[in-house]
Amino acid sequence: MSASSLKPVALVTGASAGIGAIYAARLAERGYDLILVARRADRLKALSDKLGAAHGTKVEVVEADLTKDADVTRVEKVLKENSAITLLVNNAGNSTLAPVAKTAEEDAAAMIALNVTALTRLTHAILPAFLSRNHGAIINVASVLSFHALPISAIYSGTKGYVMNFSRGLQQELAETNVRLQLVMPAATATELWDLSGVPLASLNQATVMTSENLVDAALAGFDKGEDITLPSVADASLWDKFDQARSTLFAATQTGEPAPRYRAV
Ligand SMILES: NC(=O)C1=CN([C@@H]2O[C@H](COP(=O)(O)OP(=O)(O)OC[C@H]3O[C@@H](n4cnc5c(N)ncnc54)[C@H](OP(=O)(O)O)[C@@H]3O)[C@@H](O)[C@H]2O)C=CC1
Ligand SMILES: N[C@@H](C=O)C(=O)O
Repeated sequence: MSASSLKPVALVTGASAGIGAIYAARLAERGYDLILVARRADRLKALSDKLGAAHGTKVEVVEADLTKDADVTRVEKVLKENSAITLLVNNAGNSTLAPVAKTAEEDAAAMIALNVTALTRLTHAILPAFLSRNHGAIINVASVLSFHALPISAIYSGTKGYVMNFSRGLQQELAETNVRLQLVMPAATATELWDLSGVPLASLNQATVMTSENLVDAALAGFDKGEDITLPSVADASLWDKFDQARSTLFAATQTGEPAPRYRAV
């Protein structure tokens, strides 16, 4: 796809299934051409054919395993060389839900490689172009487990906590620009991720599980409102403000240079 494409282009990682596939469909409806990234190229091709027929969307399929350095490098190159890209959706993620001692080293490494390293590298690859044009947007898909950890989610929560803090810091760096970063924090969503994680989707309280369609539509509604942070399942938006205020107050309280009285020798 050339830089002369008339439509803006969005690159969506993890577009072969679940949330990423719905992002691809919704962005096609909104008039984007697409670059779709995942390992299962057959699924990306089928989605590409469908979106092409429905919306005239031009789709470039990039088969890549984003836990692999060489594959991330290829996607970085696409981001650096295609000046029509105006939106990066860092959605690809994986999850092994198990106690740390029972998590295989390769599963832990894969979570860190995909959820942390690939997301950081792809963001880093697109930023110079967005900043030089003073235009563009990044959507980082984190999780409510960014700010919460369960006995089986220490590594996954660690990776998603990284996505939250990385995104929050970068949002401050971008504050005076027209480059946007939206941090999306879904709660349980009905996708393949659960069965792959070792916790079957069917074992969850189904009343707590959102559809991928509702999740992406709510996230895009938050995007349209200009939100920095979107918690699609949280009705009381002031809860995040209170949480963030408590975090900020706690941080300010650390800036004393002195041991707290309770730690001083008597
Ligand atoms: N489902 C949920 O309850 C929640 C999900 N999230 C987050 O949402 C995001 C999307 O997850 P979801 O749609 O649920 O998961 P799915 O498992 O349904 O989809 C994951 C997508 O990521 C791709 N992917 C997985 N591993 C790799 C890899 N090594 N390289 C490239 N692509 C890869 C998959 O494609 P392929 O296998 O073809 O490579 C697939 O397209 C993730 O970041 C997840 O952490 C956050 C909170 C809740
Ligand atoms: N997908 C879930 C955990 O694996 C979550 O992020 O809530």
